Amino acid sequence: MQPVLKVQALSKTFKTRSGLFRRNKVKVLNDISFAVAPGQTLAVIGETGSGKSTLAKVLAGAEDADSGQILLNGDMIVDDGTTRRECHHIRLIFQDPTRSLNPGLTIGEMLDDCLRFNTKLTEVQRNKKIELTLSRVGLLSEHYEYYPHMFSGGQLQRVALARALILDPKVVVLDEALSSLDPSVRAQIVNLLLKLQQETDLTYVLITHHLSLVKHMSDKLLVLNNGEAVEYGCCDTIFNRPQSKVMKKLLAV
Ligand SMILES: Nc1ncnc2c1ncn2[C@@H]1O[C@H](COP(=O)(O)OP(=O)(O)OP(=O)(O)O)[C@@H](O)[C@H]1O
Repeated sequence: MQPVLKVQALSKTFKTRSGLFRRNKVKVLNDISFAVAPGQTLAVIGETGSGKSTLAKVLAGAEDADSGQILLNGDMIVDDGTTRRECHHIRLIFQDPTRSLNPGLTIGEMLDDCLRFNTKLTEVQRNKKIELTLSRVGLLSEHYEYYPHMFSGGQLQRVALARALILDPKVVVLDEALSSLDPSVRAQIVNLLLKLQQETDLTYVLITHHLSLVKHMSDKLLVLNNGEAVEYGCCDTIFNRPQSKVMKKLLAV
């Protein structure tokens, strides 16, 4: 099966200042490659600072890579580190949904903005799409009129999911998106994510410190250490026979 998302030799360096004139270069991602099929989940794990969030941002187009390619369904969307065109097929959800939600807009207005800027749908079509998307993530049509502060943490993650899904992406990157939720709410959101994946063949890139979540949700696993891929392959195989020091250490905790 052709992968929906293929990443080839992706590298990213940050320049940091130390002192008045000195600049250091920190290589945060080094030659990262992987592929994920439609309907699959790839988990990305690694110790803090290993480059997981940077990878998430590069995938979603929020950061440019220095070099490497990203292909979506065989189409090049990042070539030699440069994003070729705007792509709404890879959407990112953060740990704290309030970071990406405008407190001054109702959920309906926010979703409508997304559709107005990115599609040619008429008002009637947009309203229909918003209603459908709210119901797909387990929210009610009344929630159209709600502001972000009127939602609980779990509901806010549903709102973030609605915003990610409204443009029918192929890939959703979940950057610690489930971490701050309490266990019962997290279980509900996980079930929702798995249901949506079954229904629409969505592909997830799951970035998390929760190894139980990784085991429960993922088909493939990429283990990062200081920006290098130290292990990559079938999730069960890596859990059963870890090869890298990092994975062995993560499993020992
Ligand atoms: N904008 C930036 N400028 C300079 N350095 C950065 C920038 N963003 C991230 N870094 C550095 O890149 C490295 C990787 O950061 P990143 O947030 O991707 O790691 P992470 O694996 O997601 O960590 P965590 O699990 O703590 O979220 C860290 O050393 C971080 O300090």
